[in-house]
Amino acid sequence: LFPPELRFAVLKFFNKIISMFSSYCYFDITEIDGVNTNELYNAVQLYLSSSVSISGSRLSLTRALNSSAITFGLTNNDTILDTFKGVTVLWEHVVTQRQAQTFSWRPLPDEKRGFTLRIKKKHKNLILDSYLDYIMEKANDIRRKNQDRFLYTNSRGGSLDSRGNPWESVPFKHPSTFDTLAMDPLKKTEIMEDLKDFANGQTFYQRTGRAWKRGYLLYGPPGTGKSSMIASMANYLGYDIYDLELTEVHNNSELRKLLMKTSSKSIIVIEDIDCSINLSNRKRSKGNDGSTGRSYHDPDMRSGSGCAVGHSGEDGGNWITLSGLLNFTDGLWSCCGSEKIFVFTTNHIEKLDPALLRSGRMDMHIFMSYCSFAALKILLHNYLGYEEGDLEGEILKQVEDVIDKAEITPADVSEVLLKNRRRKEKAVGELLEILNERAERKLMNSGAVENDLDDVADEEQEKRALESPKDVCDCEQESCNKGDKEEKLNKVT
Ligand SMILES: Nc1ncnc2c1ncn2[C@@H]1O[C@H](COP(=O)(O)OP(=O)(O)OP(=O)(O)O)[C@@H](O)[C@H]1O
Ligand SMILES: [Mg+2]
Repeated sequence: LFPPELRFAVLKFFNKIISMFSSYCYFDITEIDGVNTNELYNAVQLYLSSSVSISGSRLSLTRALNSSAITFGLTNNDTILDTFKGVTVLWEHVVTQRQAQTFSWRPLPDEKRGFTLRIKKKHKNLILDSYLDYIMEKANDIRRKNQDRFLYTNSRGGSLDSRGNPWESVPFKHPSTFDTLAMDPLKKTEIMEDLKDFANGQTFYQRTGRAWKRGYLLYGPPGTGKSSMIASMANYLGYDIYDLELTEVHNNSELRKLLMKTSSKSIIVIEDIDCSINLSNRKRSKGNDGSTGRSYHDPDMRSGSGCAVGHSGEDGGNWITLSGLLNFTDGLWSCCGSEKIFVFTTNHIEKLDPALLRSGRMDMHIFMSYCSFAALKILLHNYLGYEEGDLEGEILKQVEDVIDKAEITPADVSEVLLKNRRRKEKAVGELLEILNERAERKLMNSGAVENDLDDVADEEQEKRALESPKDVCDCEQESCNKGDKEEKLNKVT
């Protein structure tokens, strides 16, 4: 009967009249705000989920897979009252079905979710700001206290889920803590203090104009506890972990998007960074004629170091550059959100590009070394329950003498102790045996290598003396030398 424009105008007019006479005002907090996830929505959800903060007659209970906590939440389209500073407000969880999409850059969830907050108009100015601040703070508190952390991974290879998130998450339950981590106690305390200073350093970072982030480079042989250290850091600070798989990232802008979607209070990890950086790509810059075959207009060269990271590039220009990676940790984008820790691990620090190592980029370089005597004592305590003074002095002395020479990793020590954890004496005896054996082997090897080096030097000298009068290499002589060398190498291995 009426044209739709007229209907809409009438409806709008009536709404206006109603809201003029209503004593309430309403605030919508939608889950997705444009392209971004609305942080306030998550905070409100968490706040309402804390059973202590609120009492309601009807709540939904959830327990995520592998999670240890049950969370409370408002059921769909249900309401709940909350009181703040003596003022009562009403929350409603509004869930509506999204209409069939015609076109969208990315898939959107089927439902539109949001909270509506109803406050009396006369209280609006009084509480709105402080109430929302209070909710954010409370949500952060709950997040911190909640033992469940999340481990995120980008294994989907750049595709987004229906909520526009490139990260997949699972509850993170690694039991490693600084108590269980075997390493030099002084070094451990230093790292713990550094982490605490960082977490409590908001005003410091603000005052000094630095982005509130910190970088750690963990390096050392396999099995010395680099991954365990990351888990300990996360458990110590109560941070989530983003485990970034660089080989799944196709280009710099994808890397930036991933960073944008990380939350604050998180540790962003790139494991085995030396394996993610393809060193051979750096040499690509030389053309066939030996000259530099790339110009400034080449995107890789322009990016700073002319070094590509990650893939072999066979898939048609899918590159992330070293500068992209450095921007990721260092540039303007690294500060979106705050309180972020970057951790890179490597077994071969010498293979890393100096640009990654320069001071200010990775704030702390932590060498995870072979098991020291102090570290061993921690493992003995953790695995066998030994206290200081429980073990015979003589055995301890023997272990102390040999442990550094044996160059054994904490992982190998743990294996021996774990295997014999019911028979303490046997465990220590077997460990000592292994340590002695290894130390002996190391000694023999180093002796053989030294001999070998001496022999090679002698041989070269001899060869030079022989070669000097006639300048032409004698085949027989060469094969003879070769035979010698082979024999010596066999000795080493
Ligand atoms: N410092 C340590 N303290 C306690 N346990 C350790 C330590 N180092 C290694 N372990 C034990 O060895 C296992 C392997 O260690 P982890 O994965 O942390 O080594 P990693 O240095 O990350 O090795 P990789 O370089 O191969 O990744 C752990 O599950 C842990 O039980
Ligand atoms: Mg590891």
